[in-house]
Amino acid sequence: MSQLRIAEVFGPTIQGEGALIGEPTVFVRTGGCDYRCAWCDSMHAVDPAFRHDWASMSTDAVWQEVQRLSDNTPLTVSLSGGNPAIQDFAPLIQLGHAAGYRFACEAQGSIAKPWFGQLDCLVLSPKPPSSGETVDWAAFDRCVAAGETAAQTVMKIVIFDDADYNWARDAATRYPQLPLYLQPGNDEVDPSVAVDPQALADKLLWLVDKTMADRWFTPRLLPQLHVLLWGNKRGV
Ligand SMILES: C[S@@+](CC[C@H](N)C(=O)[O-])C[C@H]1O[C@@H](n2cnc3c(N)ncnc32)[C@H](O)[C@@H]1O
Ligand SMILES: Nc1nc2[nH]cc(C(=O)O)c2c(=O)[nH]1
Ligand code: SF4
Ligand SMILES: [Mg+2]
Repeated sequence: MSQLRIAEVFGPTIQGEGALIGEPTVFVRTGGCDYRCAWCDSMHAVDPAFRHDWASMSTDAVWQEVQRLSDNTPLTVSLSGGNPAIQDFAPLIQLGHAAGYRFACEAQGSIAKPWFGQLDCLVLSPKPPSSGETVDWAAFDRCVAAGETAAQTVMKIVIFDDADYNWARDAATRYPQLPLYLQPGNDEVDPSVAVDPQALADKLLWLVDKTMADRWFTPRLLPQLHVLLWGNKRGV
């Protein structure tokens, strides 16, 4: 079986974002990303400076760790990163499904993988202008197509400012078939600095006010629940 490059496996905790918010989840965070978002909250899984902290693990070793953390009790496993789409998770998904586990994946939509079609939930998160990245929509289309046989595919967009909001409106028009989730950006991502809960709430209020004023009733607006509970602490 193929080796996987893993930054961390942690949980069980609750999914803090998007469609599966609140759901008990074990996270498998891969190392390595083809993007460098200006505000990435997981640089320890992106920047090769942290590669010495990443482990080369067999699919079996990752599966053993998921089972250990969950006490062999089936739950949802979220594949995140970095970009998990760089790697081959088909064998892990197959092992987990056979034991009753469910699989979600968070990816930016730059690389499509056939195993997207085996997922219980594919979360595609195209990056708005504030990230400094430019979306390749042809690649994003390939991701949506690869996820066609997934139980569900949703789009989640992080919003920092007006330009991001306007960009999200265009992205939503492109993919009317995908349920849409908006989450305000967290501009304090240093794990050694405490987050300001009022600042996070103000960001969400700004987004709610704007969306309601525009009578844009398509997206669901959610905070990053885990950031409200634990700040930028890792492994939760
Ligand atoms: C760390 S990324 C890993 C998965 C994948 N690379 C992606 O970006 O979708 C997981 C989620 O966190 C979001 N995210 C990253 N930094 C954030 C920040 N500072 N504030 C809010 N959301 C953030 C991303 O947009 C993505 O939806
Ligand atoms: N609790 C919790 N929820 C999350 N939702 C998305 C996360 C991620 O970094 O991919 C994440 C995370 O790291 N922790
Ligand atoms: S795509 Fe995701 S993991 Fe990669 S830099 Fe952007 S937010 Fe971070
Ligand atoms: Mg995160």
